[in-house]
Amino acid sequence: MEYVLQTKGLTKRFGNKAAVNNVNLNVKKGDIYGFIGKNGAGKTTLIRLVSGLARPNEGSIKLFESENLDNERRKTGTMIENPAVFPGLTAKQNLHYYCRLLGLDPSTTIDEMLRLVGLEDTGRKKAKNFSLGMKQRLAIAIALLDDPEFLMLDEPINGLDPTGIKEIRELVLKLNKEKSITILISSHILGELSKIATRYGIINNGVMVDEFTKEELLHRCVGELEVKVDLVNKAIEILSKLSQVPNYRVIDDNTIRFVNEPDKAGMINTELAKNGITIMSSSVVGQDLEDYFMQLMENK
Ligand SMILES: Nc1ncnc2c1ncn2[C@@H]1O[C@H](COP(=O)(O)OP(=O)(O)OP(=O)(O)O)[C@@H](O)[C@H]1O
Repeated sequence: MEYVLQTKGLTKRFGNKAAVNNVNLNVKKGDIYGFIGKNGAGKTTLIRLVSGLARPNEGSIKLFESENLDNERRKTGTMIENPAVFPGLTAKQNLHYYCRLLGLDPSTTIDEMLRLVGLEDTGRKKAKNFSLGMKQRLAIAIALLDDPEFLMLDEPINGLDPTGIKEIRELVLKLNKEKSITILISSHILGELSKIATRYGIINNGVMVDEFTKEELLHRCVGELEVKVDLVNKAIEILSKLSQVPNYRVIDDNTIRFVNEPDKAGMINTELAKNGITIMSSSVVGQDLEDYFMQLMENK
């Protein structure tokens, strides 16, 4: 089985506005799928459609390559924004409540779950006194209770400070690596997910703008090393004689750009200088992730 989630032409309208518009989304087994879009882009609506909390107007959903969603949703855990945590209960009591609701044996699950999300030491503290990050981790524990193979987290890092964000990122990685859980995680900040996501889907105004892998993103955002020299032709001649010819393009009479491979920059500069080329400047030009994200949004 290759795909955990596939949607085809998925559409959900509210009145005459399509919150999710003809969306094809593909999550592969083992992915950490970064589902990125600005506020109101349609992320929550899509997650609600997949988890069965809303019904689509058009299109299809497959979970674990099956359209028998009632069955397959049992293997899925969901945490939607505004987590379903009871403020007056402790972490343990919250998990107890949900265990009972799901017909699970609390004695075998709860302590392990609290340890997994790093809340084992919260004792008698009520959830209302938790930090937002702790509440989010408790909500993730609730979504994990039924031992899902696929977990959807809607904006789990929204509003968190850098420490809280790091904790969620580490938890997501742990769940993915140690428990082999495929994870879809939504966010409006591409950069926050770029450290962990293996695949991305970008949604804007309900429309899927693009879907790409981590490798493709790195390639697109890698930027270039721009070297300005006095003699471009001679520089190229020198470079072409190297044992590992770098990937370059000539921009004008003084400028060459190389695919930015940081470990090669020094070597290129040294080789050129050694062979009598005057280097006027050498810098990395190009996009960072947020620039790239903004560009994708603006092109739509
Ligand atoms: N029940 C509803 N009734 C009417 N409009 C809705 C409803 N739910 C969502 N919408 C609209 O659909 C669009 C997409 O909303 P959605 O919540 O899916 O976006 P989002 O990407 O999750 O953003 P956010 O991070 O702000 O939740 C928005 O314009 C929203 O106002």
